[in-house]
Amino acid sequence: MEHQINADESEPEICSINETTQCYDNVTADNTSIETETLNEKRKNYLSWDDFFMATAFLVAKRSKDPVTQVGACIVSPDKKIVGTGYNGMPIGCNDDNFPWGKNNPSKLENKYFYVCHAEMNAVLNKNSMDVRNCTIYVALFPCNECAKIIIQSGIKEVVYLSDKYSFKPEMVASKRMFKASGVSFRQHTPSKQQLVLDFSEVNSNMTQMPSTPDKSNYK
Ligand SMILES: Nc1ccn([C@H]2C[C@H](O)[C@@H](COP(=O)(O)O)O2)c(=O)n1
Repeated sequence: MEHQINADESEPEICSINETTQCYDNVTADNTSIETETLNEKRKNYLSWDDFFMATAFLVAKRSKDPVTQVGACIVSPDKKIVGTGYNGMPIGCNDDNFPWGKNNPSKLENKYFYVCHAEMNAVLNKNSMDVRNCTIYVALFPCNECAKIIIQSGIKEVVYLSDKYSFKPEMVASKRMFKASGVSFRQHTPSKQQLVLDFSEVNSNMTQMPSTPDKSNYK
Protein backbone atom coordinates (compact mmCIF):
# COMPACT_ATOMS: atom_id res chain seq x y z
CA MET A 1 0.00 0.00 0.00
CA GLU A 2 1.23 3.50 -0.86
CA HIS A 3 2.30 5.42 2.20
CA GLN A 4 1.70 9.14 2.02
CA ILE A 5 4.14 11.41 3.78
CA ASN A 6 2.46 14.57 5.02
CA ALA A 7 4.18 17.90 5.13
CA ASP A 8 4.90 17.67 8.83
CA GLU A 9 6.54 14.28 8.36
CA SER A 10 9.07 15.42 5.79
CA GLU A 11 12.79 15.37 6.49
CA PRO A 12 13.44 18.64 8.36
CA GLU A 13 17.18 18.72 7.81
CA ILE A 14 16.65 18.62 4.05
CA CYS A 15 13.60 20.78 3.58
CA SER A 16 13.80 23.46 6.16
CA ILE A 17 15.91 26.57 6.00
CA ASN A 18 16.82 28.91 8.77
CA GLU A 19 14.15 31.46 7.97
CA THR A 20 15.36 34.07 10.43
CA THR A 21 18.87 34.30 9.04
CA GLN A 22 18.88 32.94 5.49
CA CYS A 23 18.58 35.58 2.83
CA TYR A 24 19.63 36.22 -0.72
CA ASP A 25 20.58 39.20 -2.77
CA ASN A 26 17.85 40.18 -5.16
CA VAL A 27 19.25 42.00 -8.17
CA THR A 28 16.35 43.76 -9.79
CA ALA A 29 15.60 43.39 -13.48
CA ASP A 30 16.89 46.87 -14.24
CA ASN A 31 20.03 46.30 -12.19
CA THR A 32 19.57 49.63 -10.44
CA SER A 33 19.08 48.45 -6.91
CA ILE A 34 20.13 45.49 -4.89
CA GLU A 35 18.17 44.71 -1.81
CA THR A 36 18.40 41.92 0.64
CA GLU A 37 15.17 40.21 1.52
CA THR A 38 14.55 37.41 3.88
CA LEU A 39 12.99 34.41 2.24
CA ASN A 40 9.87 34.52 4.34
CA GLU A 41 9.00 38.13 3.57
CA LYS A 42 7.04 39.49 0.64
CA ARG A 43 9.15 41.08 -2.11
CA LYS A 44 8.99 44.86 -1.93
CA ASN A 45 10.35 45.70 -5.32
CA TYR A 46 7.55 44.28 -7.48
CA LEU A 47 5.93 46.25 -10.30
CA SER A 48 2.82 48.30 -9.66
CA TRP A 49 -0.19 47.44 -11.83
CA ASP A 50 0.21 50.63 -13.86
CA ASP A 51 3.91 50.00 -14.46
CA PHE A 52 3.21 46.37 -15.33
CA PHE A 53 0.51 47.07 -17.90
CA MET A 54 2.39 49.99 -19.44
CA ALA A 55 5.50 47.81 -19.65
CA THR A 56 3.40 45.13 -21.31
CA ALA A 57 2.27 47.69 -23.90
CA PHE A 58 5.92 48.57 -24.50
CA LEU A 59 6.91 44.93 -24.89
CA VAL A 60 4.08 44.37 -27.36
CA ALA A 61 5.35 47.39 -29.34
CA LYS A 62 8.58 45.49 -29.98
CA ARG A 63 6.61 43.44 -32.53
CA SER A 64 5.96 46.50 -34.68
CA LYS A 65 7.76 46.81 -37.99
CA ASP A 66 7.25 50.56 -38.26
CA PRO A 67 10.80 51.93 -38.66
CA VAL A 68 10.00 55.23 -36.92
CA THR A 69 7.39 54.74 -34.22
CA GLN A 70 6.51 51.48 -32.52
CA VAL A 71 3.35 51.65 -30.41
CA GLY A 72 1.83 48.95 -28.23
CA ALA A 73 -1.48 48.84 -26.39
CA CYS A 74 -2.73 46.64 -23.58
CA ILE A 75 -6.39 46.35 -22.55
CA VAL A 76 -7.07 45.38 -18.96
CA SER A 77 -10.34 44.31 -17.35
CA PRO A 78 -11.59 45.81 -14.06
CA ASP A 79 -10.25 42.71 -12.28
CA LYS A 80 -6.76 43.29 -13.73
CA LYS A 81 -6.79 40.63 -16.44
CA ILE A 82 -5.17 41.41 -19.79
CA VAL A 83 -7.90 40.93 -22.38
CA GLY A 84 -6.19 42.25 -25.49
CA THR A 85 -2.93 43.57 -26.85
CA GLY A 86 -1.98 45.14 -30.15
CA TYR A 87 0.75 47.02 -31.96
CA ASN A 88 0.82 49.17 -35.08
CA GLY A 89 1.10 47.12 -38.23
CA MET A 90 -0.29 46.41 -41.67
CA PRO A 91 -3.71 44.75 -41.94
CA ILE A 92 -3.88 40.97 -42.30
CA GLY A 93 -3.14 40.01 -45.89
CA CYS A 94 -1.35 43.26 -46.65
CA ASN A 95 2.20 42.00 -46.92
CA ASP A 96 4.38 44.29 -44.82
CA ASP A 97 7.26 43.73 -47.21
CA ASN A 98 5.23 45.26 -50.02
CA PHE A 99 3.28 48.08 -48.36
CA PRO A 100 5.08 51.37 -47.75
CA TRP A 101 6.66 52.22 -44.39
CA GLY A 102 7.84 55.71 -45.33
CA LYS A 103 5.98 58.94 -44.65
CA ASN A 104 7.54 61.59 -46.85
CA ASN A 105 6.49 60.43 -50.28
CA PRO A 106 4.60 63.18 -52.18
CA SER A 107 1.96 60.58 -52.99
CA LYS A 108 -0.18 59.79 -49.95
CA LEU A 109 -0.75 56.36 -51.44
CA GLU A 110 2.96 55.63 -51.04
CA ASN A 111 3.07 56.51 -47.34
CA LYS A 112 2.21 54.24 -44.43
CA TYR A 113 -0.63 56.27 -42.95
CA PHE A 114 -3.41 55.05 -45.23
CA TYR A 115 -2.60 51.45 -44.36
CA VAL A 116 -1.22 51.01 -40.85
CA CYS A 117 -3.63 49.77 -38.19
CA HIS A 118 -2.96 51.58 -34.95
CA ALA A 119 -2.03 49.69 -31.80
CA GLU A 120 -5.28 50.62 -30.03
CA MET A 121 -7.43 49.36 -32.90
CA ASN A 122 -5.54 46.07 -33.02
CA ALA A 123 -5.78 45.64 -29.25
CA VAL A 124 -9.57 46.02 -29.38
CA LEU A 125 -9.89 43.70 -32.37
CA ASN A 126 -7.54 41.13 -30.80
CA LYS A 127 -9.53 40.97 -27.57
CA ASN A 128 -9.87 37.50 -26.10
CA SER A 129 -13.02 38.16 -24.10
CA MET A 130 -16.63 38.77 -25.09
CA ASP A 131 -16.21 42.50 -24.85
CA VAL A 132 -13.98 45.14 -23.35
CA ARG A 133 -16.67 47.12 -21.56
CA ASN A 134 -15.41 49.02 -18.51
CA CYS A 135 -11.83 48.09 -19.34
CA THR A 136 -8.75 50.31 -19.27
CA ILE A 137 -6.43 50.70 -22.24
CA TYR A 138 -2.72 51.34 -21.65
CA VAL A 139 -0.93 52.92 -24.59
CA ALA A 140 2.34 54.83 -25.02
CA LEU A 141 0.93 57.61 -27.21
CA PHE A 142 -2.34 59.44 -26.72
CA PRO A 143 -4.93 57.90 -29.09
CA CYS A 144 -5.82 59.66 -32.33
CA ASN A 145 -9.41 60.57 -33.21
CA GLU A 146 -9.99 57.34 -35.16
CA CYS A 147 -8.80 55.17 -32.27
CA ALA A 148 -10.78 57.31 -29.84
CA LYS A 149 -13.96 56.38 -31.72
CA ILE A 150 -13.08 52.68 -31.52
CA ILE A 151 -12.24 52.98 -27.81
CA ILE A 152 -15.53 54.73 -27.07
CA GLN A 153 -17.65 52.36 -29.15
CA SER A 154 -16.07 49.29 -27.59
CA GLY A 155 -17.04 50.42 -24.08
CA ILE A 156 -13.53 51.03 -22.75
CA LYS A 157 -13.87 53.48 -19.88
CA GLU A 158 -10.30 54.63 -19.19
CA VAL A 159 -7.21 55.53 -21.22
CA VAL A 160 -3.79 55.51 -19.55
CA TYR A 161 -1.07 56.99 -21.72
CA LEU A 162 2.58 57.88 -21.35
CA SER A 163 3.10 60.67 -23.85
CA ASP A 164 0.85 63.28 -25.39
CA LYS A 165 3.57 64.71 -27.62
CA TYR A 166 1.13 65.32 -30.48
CA SER A 167 -1.37 67.15 -28.30
CA PHE A 168 -1.20 70.17 -30.63
CA LYS A 169 -2.59 68.11 -33.54
CA PRO A 170 -6.31 68.44 -34.28
CA GLU A 171 -6.67 64.64 -34.13
CA MET A 172 -5.75 64.60 -30.45
CA VAL A 173 -7.88 67.64 -29.69
CA ALA A 174 -10.80 65.79 -31.29
CA SER A 175 -10.01 62.65 -29.26
CA LYS A 176 -10.18 64.58 -26.01
CA ARG A 177 -13.39 66.29 -27.02
CA MET A 178 -14.98 62.89 -27.73
CA PHE A 179 -13.60 61.23 -24.59
CA LYS A 180 -14.96 64.03 -22.41
CA ALA A 181 -18.37 63.94 -24.07
CA SER A 182 -18.69 60.18 -23.77
CA GLY A 183 -17.36 59.78 -20.23
CA VAL A 184 -14.09 58.04 -21.05
CA SER A 185 -11.50 59.22 -18.54
CA PHE A 186 -7.85 59.62 -19.45
CA ARG A 187 -4.75 60.05 -17.33
CA GLN A 188 -1.03 60.23 -17.90
CA HIS A 189 1.08 57.57 -16.23
CA THR A 190 4.56 58.40 -14.97
CA PRO A 191 6.55 55.17 -14.66
CA SER A 192 8.31 54.65 -11.35
CA LYS A 193 11.54 53.82 -13.26
CA GLN A 194 12.81 55.10 -16.57
CA GLN A 195 14.05 51.66 -17.62
CA LEU A 196 13.02 48.07 -17.08
CA VAL A 197 15.50 45.51 -18.37
CA LEU A 198 14.45 41.95 -19.04
CA ASP A 199 17.42 39.75 -18.25
CA PHE A 200 16.69 36.18 -19.33
CA SER A 201 19.78 34.90 -17.52
CA GLU A 202 18.13 35.89 -14.23
CA VAL A 203 16.27 32.60 -14.15
CA ASN A 204 19.57 30.87 -13.35
CA SER A 205 20.92 33.48 -10.96
CA ASN A 206 21.16 33.27 -7.14
CA MET A 207 21.84 29.55 -7.39
CA THR A 208 24.39 29.51 -4.59
CA GLN A 209 22.27 31.49 -2.15
CA MET A 210 18.97 29.75 -2.73
CA PRO A 211 17.92 26.92 -0.41
CA SER A 212 19.02 23.50 -1.58
CA THR A 213 16.50 21.51 -3.58
CA PRO A 214 14.86 18.83 -1.43
CA ASP A 215 16.07 15.32 -2.24
CA LYS A 216 12.91 13.78 -3.71
CA SER A 217 14.31 10.24 -3.33
CA ASN A 218 13.35 10.53 0.35
CA TYR A 219 9.65 10.68 -0.63
CA LYS A 220 7.71 7.59 -1.57
N1 LIG B 1 -1.75 56.42 -30.65
C1 LIG B 1 -1.04 55.96 -31.71
C2 LIG B 1 -0.27 56.83 -32.46
C3 LIG B 1 0.43 56.34 -33.54
N2 LIG B 1 0.36 55.03 -33.87
C4 LIG B 1 1.14 54.51 -35.00
C5 LIG B 1 0.77 54.87 -36.37
C6 LIG B 1 2.09 54.84 -37.13
O1 LIG B 1 2.43 53.52 -37.49
C7 LIG B 1 3.05 55.35 -36.11
C8 LIG B 1 3.26 56.84 -36.18
O2 LIG B 1 4.22 57.08 -37.14
P1 LIG B 1 5.06 58.44 -37.19
O3 LIG B 1 4.13 59.52 -37.66
O4 LIG B 1 5.56 58.71 -35.79
O5 LIG B 1 6.18 58.16 -38.15
O6 LIG B 1 2.46 55.00 -34.85
C9 LIG B 1 -0.40 54.17 -33.09
O7 LIG B 1 -0.44 52.95 -33.35
N3 LIG B 1 -1.08 54.67 -32.05
